[in-house]
Amino acid sequence: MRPYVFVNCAMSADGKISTIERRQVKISGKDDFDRVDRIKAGTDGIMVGIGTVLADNPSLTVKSADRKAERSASGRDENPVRIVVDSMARTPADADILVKGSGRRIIAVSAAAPADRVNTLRNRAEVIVLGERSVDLTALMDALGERGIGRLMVEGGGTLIWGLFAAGLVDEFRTYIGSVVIGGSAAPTPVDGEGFFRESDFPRLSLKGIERIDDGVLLTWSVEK
Ligand SMILES: NC(=O)C1=CN([C@@H]2O[C@H](COP(=O)(O)OP(=O)(O)OC[C@H]3O[C@@H](n4cnc5c(N)ncnc54)[C@H](O)[C@@H]3O)[C@@H](O)[C@H]2O)C=CC1
Ligand SMILES: Nc1nc(O)c(N)c(N[C@@H]2O[C@H](COP(=O)(O)O)[C@@H](O)[C@H]2O)n1
Repeated sequence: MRPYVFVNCAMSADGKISTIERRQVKISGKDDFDRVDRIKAGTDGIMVGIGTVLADNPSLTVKSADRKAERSASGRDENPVRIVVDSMARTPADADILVKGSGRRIIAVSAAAPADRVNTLRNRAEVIVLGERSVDLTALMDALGERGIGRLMVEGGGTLIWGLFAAGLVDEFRTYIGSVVIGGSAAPTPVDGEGFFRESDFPRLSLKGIERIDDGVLLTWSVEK
């Protein structure tokens, strides 16, 4: 069975998730980062695209010692399975996601990924090959389900989130809107990629929650299927 997929990302008041040079920006405040850590601790897997790894070098670890201890006490790894969608196996061998914290890592690559880079990554992560030139996200969800991942959190970036929406794989979309303006017509947004051309293709959402956090607001939408 495929995992329940929820996207969580933070955007500025003008709808950007980073700067035009793809520089990471602190959009969330203390309470929202704590919320993100709490939901991360409650998931089986956490996923990002290679663009995010190269731009932000995230570790995607659970930050709170109490939450890590709770996970361990219930027989799970301290961190959810960390997953990178990386068509050409560009994840650096010393990326924080591979070297920081304990727990499983999965790198999903395509058949076009160079064999030497794939072999290097196999020393640090399980590598799954799916798709010809880009990763087949539907097959990836099936593979994650087979590996026991029931709840999957996707942090971004906009290209990966687009791919997931385009494939009809998103169940829930959570956007934190922070009190900052970033600007730039080419700055990344929560959903980038090619975009939908026909209104009939737009994913339709149903608003499930509105919550004020720090000086911003969290919107929770479910995706109508
Ligand atoms: N504010 C926030 O909450 C977050 C912001 N970001 C920002 O997002 C930016 C990175 O986003 P992007 O450059 O868009 O990269 P991304 O992180 O979305 O990764 C895109 C890559 O995913 C891979 N991929 C493989 N198969 C794919 C498929 N079928 N569909 C889609 N992608 C596929 C491709 O190699 C593609 O280049 C950074 O500036 C980062 O700071 C990232 C995460 C959260
Ligand atoms: N929720 C949220 N708010 C922000 O303001 C952000 N900049 C991000 N960025 C995401 O968090 C990742 C960092 O993870 P680690 O702290 O290294 O574990 C980063 O890569 C973005 O995905 N998120």
